[in-house]
Amino acid sequence: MILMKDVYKTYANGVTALSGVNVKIDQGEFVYVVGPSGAGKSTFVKLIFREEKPSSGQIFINDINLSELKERKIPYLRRNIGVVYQDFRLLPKLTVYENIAFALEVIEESPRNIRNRVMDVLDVVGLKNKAKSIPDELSGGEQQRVSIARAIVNRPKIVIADEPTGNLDPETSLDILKTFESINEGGTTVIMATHSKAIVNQFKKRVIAIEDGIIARDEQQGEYGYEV
Ligand SMILES: Nc1ncnc2c1ncn2[C@@H]1O[C@H](COP(=O)(O)OP(=O)(O)OP(=O)(O)O)[C@@H](O)[C@H]1O
Repeated sequence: MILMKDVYKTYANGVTALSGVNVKIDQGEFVYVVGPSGAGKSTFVKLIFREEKPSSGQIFINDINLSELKERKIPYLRRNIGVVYQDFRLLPKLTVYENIAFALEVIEESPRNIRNRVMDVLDVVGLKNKAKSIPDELSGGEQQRVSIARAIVNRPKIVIADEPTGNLDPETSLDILKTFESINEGGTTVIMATHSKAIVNQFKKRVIAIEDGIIARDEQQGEYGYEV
């Protein structure tokens, strides 16, 4: 469960990105975070994986109070949260296999476990045949699927995606959405900040709309709700 209680975030330059956010997201939910540019969507998702800290208020991930989490404990939190970015962020000189294995090598999994788990997640994202390719040899959609595989290889409870289809064409975006859906069906919470009206209106989920730093709407099976 993710719980935000009266969360405010003001950046060092004085910009207030979130004001008085209260929200609860249960384990296994699929949530879109929508809203105009600059409304606070990225800030909202960054607070969950402690990329940013709230200026006031409290955030809990299950029983962990992020405001009280010591810096040295942050890596443990991050093992339970997979993150997918708009620009993929793959290591260009490593193969697909190595990009994904890297996340497990740093936590010193056994070589056998690493091999099994990397091949399992490549299967989930449909890229077993690309294990030896480097990112440059893949399409944008394939690169994003590698970054999703990397995000889930630790078997996190939560996957956060900040505009994951922003660099992809509409058809590829729908494929990526289906990949997130199948991950969600396995019980993983998925939180996706997106500008894609097509996705939000086609694959109906909970919609949290942020406008000017506040939650303007929070609807099950919601609509995108903005003109594009
Ligand atoms: N690191 C930062 N330092 C200062 N201000 C920031 C920082 N990050 C974001 N902001 C400001 O906070 C506000 C909210 O930004 P945020 O990135 O959360 O919005 P967003 O809804 O994700 O926007 P977009 O859809 O354009 O990505 C904006 O006014 C932005 O300029």
